Amino acid sequence: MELLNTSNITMKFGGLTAVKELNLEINKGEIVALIGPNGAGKTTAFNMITGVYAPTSGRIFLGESDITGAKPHLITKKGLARTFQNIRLFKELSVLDNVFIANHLHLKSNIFEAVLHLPRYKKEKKSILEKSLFLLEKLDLLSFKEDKAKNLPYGMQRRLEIARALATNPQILLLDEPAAGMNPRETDNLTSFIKDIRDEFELTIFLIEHHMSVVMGISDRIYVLDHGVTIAVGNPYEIQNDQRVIEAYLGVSEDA
Ligand SMILES: Nc1ncnc2c1ncn2[C@@H]1O[C@H](COP(=O)(O)OP(=O)(O)OP(=O)(O)O)[C@@H](O)[C@H]1O
Repeated sequence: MELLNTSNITMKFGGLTAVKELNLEINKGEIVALIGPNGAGKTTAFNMITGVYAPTSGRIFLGESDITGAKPHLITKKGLARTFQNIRLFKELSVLDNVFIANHLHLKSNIFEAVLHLPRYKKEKKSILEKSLFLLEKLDLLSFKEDKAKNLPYGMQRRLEIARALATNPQILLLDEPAAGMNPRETDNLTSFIKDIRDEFELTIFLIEHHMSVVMGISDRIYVLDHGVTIAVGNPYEIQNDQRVIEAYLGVSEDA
């Protein structure tokens, strides 16, 4: 079943076409990667899908919903969550509070009920606390729950970002360079970790990644962008053997 679909999405910044007529089809349960050399348009594609930018043209569908140009928080509410290339945690807050706060989207109580500690808020607070602890346990972060986020090792901070994203109950999770800044051992663990959370939380995963070992190790399918244009789509074997992809990465012109 198709979960995310983009139809000819294009993003222009003045005279520069950062992404040109991108057509993605991502099915429920798949792990799909978006790769390409620096400046190829990968982050711009994520920013269109997550509502940071409204595409210059084209449509974006999440399931049956047309989410083109919708505000980021509404897109999150519809079941799409993301992490960022540069970690965005509340660094001075505890690991637990970071996940707890990420649940606010689903709170039914209003601010007055929260301030006055009225029964509905108390009940919701308890269930959110339980859910936050459950997520920390699943992501092997429970023993760090009282630590400040900034004191976690880098790889754990990335996990915490994912825990925060999972707190919004996504159907699809977009990961922007999850291996960035990780040491080789953390990178090795990441491949199995991403597969595990896909299975455990019945997720669909769409990721941007430069580490080819991660990309080739987990992707069902790969889209390759170069200068905003989709130059290849296929499974890891097909992509590794695609002449246009090899040339894009080596910087060799087609008629060379
Ligand atoms: N807000 C913006 N305004 C103007 N140009 C932009 C903007 N955002 C991105 N660009 C340009 O669009 C092109 C694609 O950038 P983008 O960041 O999407 O590439 P990328 O594939 O994510 O690169 P990297 O791998 O280096 O993160 C680049 O030429 C970039 O300079």
